[in-house]
Amino acid sequence: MDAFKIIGGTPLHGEVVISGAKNAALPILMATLLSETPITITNVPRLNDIETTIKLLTQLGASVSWRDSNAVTIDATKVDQHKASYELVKTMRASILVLGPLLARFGHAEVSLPGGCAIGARPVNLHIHGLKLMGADIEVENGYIIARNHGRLTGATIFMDTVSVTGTENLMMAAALAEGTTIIENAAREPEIVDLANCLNAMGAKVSGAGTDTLTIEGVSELKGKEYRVMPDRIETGTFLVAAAVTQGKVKCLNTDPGSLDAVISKLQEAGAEVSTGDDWIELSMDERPKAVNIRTAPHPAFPTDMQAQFVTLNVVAQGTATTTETIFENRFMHVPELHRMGADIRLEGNTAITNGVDSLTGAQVMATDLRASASLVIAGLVATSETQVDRIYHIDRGYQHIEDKLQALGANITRINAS
Ligand SMILES: CC(=O)N[C@H]1[C@@H](OP(=O)(O)OP(=O)(O)OC[C@H]2O[C@@H](n3ccc(=O)[nH]c3=O)[C@H](O)[C@@H]2O)O[C@H](CO)[C@@H](O)[C@@H]1O
Ligand SMILES: C=C(OP(=O)(O)O)C(=O)O
Repeated sequence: MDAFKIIGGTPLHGEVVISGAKNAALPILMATLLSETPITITNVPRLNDIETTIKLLTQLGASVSWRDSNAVTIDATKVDQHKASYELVKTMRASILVLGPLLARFGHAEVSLPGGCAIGARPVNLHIHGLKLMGADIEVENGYIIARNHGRLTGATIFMDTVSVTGTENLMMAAALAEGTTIIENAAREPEIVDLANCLNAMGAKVSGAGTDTLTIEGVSELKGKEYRVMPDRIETGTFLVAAAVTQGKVKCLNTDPGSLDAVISKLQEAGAEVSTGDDWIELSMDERPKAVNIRTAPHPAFPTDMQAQFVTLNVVAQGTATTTETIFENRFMHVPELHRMGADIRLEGNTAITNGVDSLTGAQVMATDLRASASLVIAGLVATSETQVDRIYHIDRGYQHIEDKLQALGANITRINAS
């Protein structure tokens, strides 16, 4: 199993090119299942989750060809299988995003229930409820969601009890091909929702309201695509900005979208960073020890849960005391015991981590438990006084394209080793 060896203490300096967003590319690749024509998706990040998605689309019968390393053409005209198996779904929860498109286009879908995972129970009841309101028959049998519909789904008004990103995406994709109008209330407002809506509209869908909490989707009978470019990854961007702040360096993120990171940038400024932005870049410079900042995660536009772990690391080495409260997932503090092993002073009280900043962390062997927890441990390693080994980095490979290459180019001493 691969691991990272990191020797901390070097401030990060330089420029880093941000990849396309994992959480936008995944639903957009699934949306190609709705298209009657081949469609090329560009700015696709090369991550394990993308490879899993490509495997899934291929198993369903789509043909896939890479035009260059970040552009892929998907031809879903010959899709003849409608089952997403446990073997693939267990490695990537976003596989649930085939449910809406398969059901809408073929009237049949079988998708393994994703099950619990490291950060929380993550049920999919809202996806199922919405599709049932659109007329689908759905049963759960032997661990699979089995969904059927005769003819087209029908438009419905759907109120989401909880704001769900992939729930909103699944229902938006299903509604795009339904008969009549669907209204999704209490919809997620994340930038990735807007990107998916833009992609669907480029394919001929009629989605309006993306980015607000009410989506209106007028169903059409057919979708056809040509080419669509995935938005930049705001969480990868945020991760590099925190790494720059924590190591007291200066880093410019290129090919990104400052507008998708308001809550994160504002917390970095509160921590003492100087941040400047242009149309597609963000530069952060930090020349003093960060100040501790209170964080409370919530659906967009509030502070994103996918940046919580990285900010716990910032708070752990900052001046002062802070609280970090996680309101989205019930078990997203798996990085805390690992950070303790590096000398962090953190107390967990329910869904809040209370940190007292320490002068320095010491390197240790630590274990990555989920994607963003892994990122927080890498950042901790970059600022620790001696050598850190982060084990089980297959989690980080799910969501960051060549993170060690990008960090090395910024001056970090990080190497991938085989530590099996
Ligand atoms: C591939 C992708 O885009 N993943 C993101 C997506 O995950 P994902 O879409 O899985 O997360 P959701 O927005 O659905 O989850 C939000 C909350 O709603 C609950 N819930 C969700 C669905 C449901 O049917 N019932 C239910 O109760 C969840 O347990 C959680 O407590 O949004 C999360 C919240 O921003 C991010 O952390 C993930 O990176
Ligand atoms: C939790 C995440 O991803 P996923 O929903 O794919 O598990 C994430 O991107 O931080």
